[in-house]
Amino acid sequence: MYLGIDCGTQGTKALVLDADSGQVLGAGSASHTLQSGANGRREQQPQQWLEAFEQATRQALAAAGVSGEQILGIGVSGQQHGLVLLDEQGAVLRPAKLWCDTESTPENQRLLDHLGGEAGSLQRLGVAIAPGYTVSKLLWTKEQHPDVFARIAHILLPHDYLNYWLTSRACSEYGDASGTGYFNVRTRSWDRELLNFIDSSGRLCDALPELTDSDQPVGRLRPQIARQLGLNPDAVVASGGGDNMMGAIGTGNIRPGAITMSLGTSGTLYAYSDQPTVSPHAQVATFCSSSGGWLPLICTMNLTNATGLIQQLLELDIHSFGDLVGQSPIGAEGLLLLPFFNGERVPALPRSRASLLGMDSDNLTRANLCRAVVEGTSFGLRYGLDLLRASGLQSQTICLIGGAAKSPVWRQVIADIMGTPLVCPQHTEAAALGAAIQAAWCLTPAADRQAQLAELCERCVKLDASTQTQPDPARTARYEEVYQRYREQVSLLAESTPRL
Ligand SMILES: Nc1ncnc2c1ncn2[C@@H]1O[C@H](COP(=O)(O)OP(=O)(O)O)[C@@H](O)[C@H]1O
Ligand SMILES: O=C(CO)[C@@H](O)[C@H](O)COP(=O)(O)O
Repeated sequence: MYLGIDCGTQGTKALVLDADSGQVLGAGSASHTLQSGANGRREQQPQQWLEAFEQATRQALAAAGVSGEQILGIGVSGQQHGLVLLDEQGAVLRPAKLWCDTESTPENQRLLDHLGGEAGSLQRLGVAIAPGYTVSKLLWTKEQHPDVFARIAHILLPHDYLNYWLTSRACSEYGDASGTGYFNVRTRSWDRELLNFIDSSGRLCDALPELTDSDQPVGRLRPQIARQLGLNPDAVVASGGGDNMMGAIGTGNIRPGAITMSLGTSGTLYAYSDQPTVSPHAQVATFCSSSGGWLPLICTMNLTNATGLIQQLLELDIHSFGDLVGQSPIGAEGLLLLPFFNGERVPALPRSRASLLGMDSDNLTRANLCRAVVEGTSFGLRYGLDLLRASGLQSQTICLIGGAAKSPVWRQVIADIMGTPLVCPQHTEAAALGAAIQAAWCLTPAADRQAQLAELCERCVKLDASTQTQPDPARTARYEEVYQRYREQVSLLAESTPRL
C-alpha cells in the first residue's frame, strides 16, 4: 500500500493505492485558507499544510479500511513555486508566498531585466522567469523583511517542506526545482550565480536543498511523525514533486503524445517531452518532468479561484452554479468576463485586474455571469493550448483532471472551446495518484526505470469512459467568435498596462 498526498492551493488530498491491483482503496481531504491582499499578496501558513496532511491521511486510511502499518511508501505532491523559508532549527520564518502571488511582480521584472529579458532568461535557464516563480520572492523578502532574510538557513518549495517535516532531510527533485527560476532545466542544476546576484554573500546558495532524482527516496519517516500520523515507521518517503509533474504521472503522461489539462485553482496544460526542446514562446515553461524527461507547461492563475468568487457572490453551491452555467447560451448573451482577478501569468498580464464587458439591461443575469466566468477562464487555457501546439506538441485528446473536471457542464465547455475530445481518469485527483505511483516506483528494485514506471501507470491509471466528451463542430465555431473577442480584449489590456 502506498500513500499519495497532494498539497494543492485550496486543500490537501490524500489517497491509499494498492499498487499490486492498481486500485485506489480510499481517499480523504482537508481544506486550506488563503491570506490575500489587494496588492496581489497570496500567502499560506505551512503549519496548516501539516494539519491538513494529517487530517486527509487519517480520512484516506479510514476510507480504505487500511492500517497505517501497511503503508510501505509515501509520495508528496505540492503546489509549485511557493517559498518556504526555515531558520537553523528548521522553524518556518514567515508565511509561504505562493505560486499565485503577484505582489513580487516588480522584483520578477528586475531579475528578468538582469537576465536580459525573456530571451536572455530562456537562453540561460531554459525558462523565462514569470510572476509567481520562487526567485522573485527571495528578492522581495530581502527588501521587505531583511530581519527574516538574515535568518534564512533553508529555502524549500511546499512539497520539499513536507518531505523535510516527514524525514528531516532538505532536498528537492528536478521537476519542482524547475519552477524556482534559479534552476537550469537543460543541465538540471541550480543557477547559483543568480542567487548570488540577489545576495553576494553566498548565503542563499548555502541554503539550497540537495538535488535528487525523481525515482529516489528522500528517507524514512521520523519516528515521531510516524507515531503522530499512525503510519509504518519503516515507510519510505519518495522524492515527490510539483503537482503538475505528479499529475503527469497520475494520468500516464510519461511519453510523448498526450496532453493533460488540470482544472484546479490554477488551470494547467502540459505534455511530456523526451528532449529539453525549449519553446520560443516564453509563456511555455519547459520544466523537467518527474519521470526522467521534460514537461512543457502552461499555467493560468485564474481558474476555480475565479469561478469560486462568482459562486460566492451569488451564494451558490457548486451544483447550482453548474446548473446556471448550463442555462446560459454560448457567449453568455454578450457578457465577457476577463478573469484576471489577481493578474495573470498566461496571457502575460501580471498587473491586470478582472473586468466584465458587454453588459446591457437584459443580459446581466445570474446564469450569464456564471457562464461568462467559466468561458473566460477556459479561454485562458485555449490561449495556452494554442501556444503549446505552436511549440510542436500535438495530441488528439485531452486527459482532464482537477476539482472542476468533475463537472459535466465544464467538460463540455472545455471540449468545445478546445475543439478536442477529452476524457477524465477514474481518479481526477491525479496529482495524489501520481505521488502514490511514484512512491511505488521508488521502491521497485533497480532495473529499467522507465519501463517500471510505464508498467505501474498502466496498472494504476484508468480512464473513466463515462466522462468522454466530444466537441460539437457548431458549438466550436460559435465559441471561436467569442474567443476572438477575448483575444482582442487581451491585446488591448496588454497595450494599456504600464511596464513596471
Ligand atoms: N463537482 C464539482 N463540480 C465543479 N467544480 C468542482 C467540483 N468539485 C470541486 N470543484 C472545484 O474544484 C476546486 C478545487 O480543485 P482542486 O483541483 O482540488 O484545487 P487545488 O489542487 O488547487 O487545491 C474547488 O474549488 C471547486 O471549484
Ligand atoms: O503555478 C503553477 C504551475 O506553474 C500552479 O499550477 C501551481 O502548481 C498550483 O497548482 P493548483 O493548486 O492549481 O493545483
